[in-house]
Amino acid sequence: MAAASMIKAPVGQNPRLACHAPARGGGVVRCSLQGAVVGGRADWQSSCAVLSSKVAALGTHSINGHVAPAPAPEPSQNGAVLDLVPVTSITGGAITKANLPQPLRIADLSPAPMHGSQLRVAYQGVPGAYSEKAAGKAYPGSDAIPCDQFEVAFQAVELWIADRAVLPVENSLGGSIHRNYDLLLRHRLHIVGEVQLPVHHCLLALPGVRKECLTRVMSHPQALAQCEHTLTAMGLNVVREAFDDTAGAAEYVAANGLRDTAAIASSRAAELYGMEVLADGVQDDSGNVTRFVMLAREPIVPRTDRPFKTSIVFAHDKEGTSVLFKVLSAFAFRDISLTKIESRPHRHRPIRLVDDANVGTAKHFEYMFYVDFQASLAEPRAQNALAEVQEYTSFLRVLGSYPMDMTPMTAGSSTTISSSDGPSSSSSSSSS
Ligand SMILES: O=C(O)C(=O)C[C@]1(C(=O)O)C=C[C@@H](O)C=C1
Repeated sequence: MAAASMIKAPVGQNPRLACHAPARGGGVVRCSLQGAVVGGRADWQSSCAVLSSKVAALGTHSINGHVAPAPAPEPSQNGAVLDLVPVTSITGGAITKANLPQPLRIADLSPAPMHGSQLRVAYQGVPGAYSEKAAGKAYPGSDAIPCDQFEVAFQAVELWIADRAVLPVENSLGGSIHRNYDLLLRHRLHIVGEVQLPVHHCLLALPGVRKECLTRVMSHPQALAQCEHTLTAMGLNVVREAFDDTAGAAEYVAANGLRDTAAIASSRAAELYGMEVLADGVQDDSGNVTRFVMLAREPIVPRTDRPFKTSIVFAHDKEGTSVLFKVLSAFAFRDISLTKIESRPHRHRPIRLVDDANVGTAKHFEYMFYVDFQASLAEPRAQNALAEVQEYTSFLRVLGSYPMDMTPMTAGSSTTISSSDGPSSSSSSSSS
């Protein structure tokens, strides 16, 4: 991929947003919007200024001209925290609750967008992709920003073009989306939530095209894998061709007038790109679900008042399997359930050579292990487990501690999503 990647313009939005993000690291982002330069360093600096003034206004008060942190709330006699009115003098004007500094709340620590508009959420794909729907489920009412690659979605958040990214990490049929596991490690974003999206695929073709005319079907590799058996059972004699995303495949077929090619995508993609649904529900399992993670520049404050999950990644430099056993037992002994374990090649040291003079040289593969466990980092048992894991490992990073998606999976049901990171609201968890 070239040094600069494109963030796609949302369909139907004019003018087109095209951002050229440097491939890695810092640098100024040039996002041209009808010739104007937005999202540059000046914007970023003013965002920071707004953030610091907001924090100053909320959580500090002035003593002799110096800004000092607000005092910690004092426990009352029965242990409850009192909502104390600060005792600082305010010159000029009556003291009312409204003009007094308000205490910082947990929500303030997970900053809302600083640009004074809606939350901007980056996703990979074009409008009509499942990732766009997942972004809407995670952050109802947000502005979705389509990106042509996963890496660009990470960069969009790092460079303040977007406030969050929502990216798929695993599917109930196709398994893990390894690229995003690797990117989680290469970038410094934090997992602040998860959403699980029922994925209901359709076979789409141009209006009037019959199944018998098809010689090719295009889609995202995950989507092709999720429909493999059904396509065969339908008796279609078609070559499978991978595309960047499902909706992008539909857009491509439509834009090029391909009457011998179908796309596997959502019914929303059919509507957006003028395609017809030849077959509905072509996924191999009706309970097909993709799990997405929500990423932000800052972690959220872990809590204990609702079910939380914590994601970590670790490596060890000792021989044998006993380290992995010890790490897993650190959770088992504390009754902490693991919900996922994934291993990926160790990028910097993929193979370890072990010389045995008599037998030859053994070549061991080295791994990074990703583990999700069902506990909040605010819980002492999770903190103790991690302290123990640290003893056994040469590298340990917490990717995030975040609320679990507890919404029911039934298609068509209306559910309430509340997250300490995103807005609480009602949304439909119906299939896409
Ligand atoms: O191509 C899309 O529509 C996507 O949102 C990507 C993606 C994926 O990467 O797994 C998301 C959900 C489905 O599992 C199929 C494809």
